[in-house]
Amino acid sequence: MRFDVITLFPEQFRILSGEGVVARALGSGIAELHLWNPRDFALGAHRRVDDRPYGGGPGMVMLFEPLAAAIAAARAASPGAQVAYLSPQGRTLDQQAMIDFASAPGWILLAGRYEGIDERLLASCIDQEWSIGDYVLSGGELPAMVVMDAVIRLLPGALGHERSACEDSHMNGLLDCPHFSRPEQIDGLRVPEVLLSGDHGAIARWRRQQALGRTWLRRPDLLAKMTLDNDEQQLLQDFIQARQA
Ligand SMILES: Nc1nonc1C(=O)NCC1CCCCC1
Repeated sequence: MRFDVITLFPEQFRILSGEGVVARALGSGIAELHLWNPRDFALGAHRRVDDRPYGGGPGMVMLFEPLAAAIAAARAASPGAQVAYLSPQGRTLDQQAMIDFASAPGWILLAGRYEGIDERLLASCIDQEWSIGDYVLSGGELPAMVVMDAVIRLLPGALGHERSACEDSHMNGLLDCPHFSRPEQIDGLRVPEVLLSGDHGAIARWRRQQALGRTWLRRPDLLAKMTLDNDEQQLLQDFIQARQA
């Protein structure tokens, strides 16, 4: 999958070529990243990319023309790609959105800075507006990297042969189960016996029950969206009763 990112700070994306799933995917061609700096499309002697807001007020607004020109160049280089603007005003992303993103031919991600972008871009050049959460960051670069990370791990081959993203939490609508590793006991805290049993069926049931139970405890809103089969309903009931005992 091709990602084109429009950003005033392209050097921030160097972190993606470091190590890990995203770096391997970029290195192996599973994903590709192209960076476009609006300053390269800014006109005039001072190559301005921002200016004061009409109506007054603090800060600066990113100018229409350099961004529109950068978006047009990215669209020409990535036919069929959709343009997504990352901002707190967008629709909040969840795992299903990332799954939908992963099936697209490519994405052009616009990373805003300052007080934001000229609103007319949303009507003329931008296809979607997305938020990674209800808080305000200094720029759209980290949100763009968050989207890239969440999408790339869903691409075939990105996680390697040993596992697939479908085992990730939220992929099945639930929070993840607890994880343990060596030693079996530390500070008086033991690993749950079932995980030491070698009974893979019992381990899988325990993990499913823990995912159901933790989602019930911490994110009942997610559970409310799910339809549990009879076995899952029983697992959850047993979890709840064990807690109330
Ligand atoms: N939250 C977010 N989700 O996606 N982006 C977010 C953000 O906080 N972005 C920074 C703002 C800063 C001012 C310009 C526009 C982007």
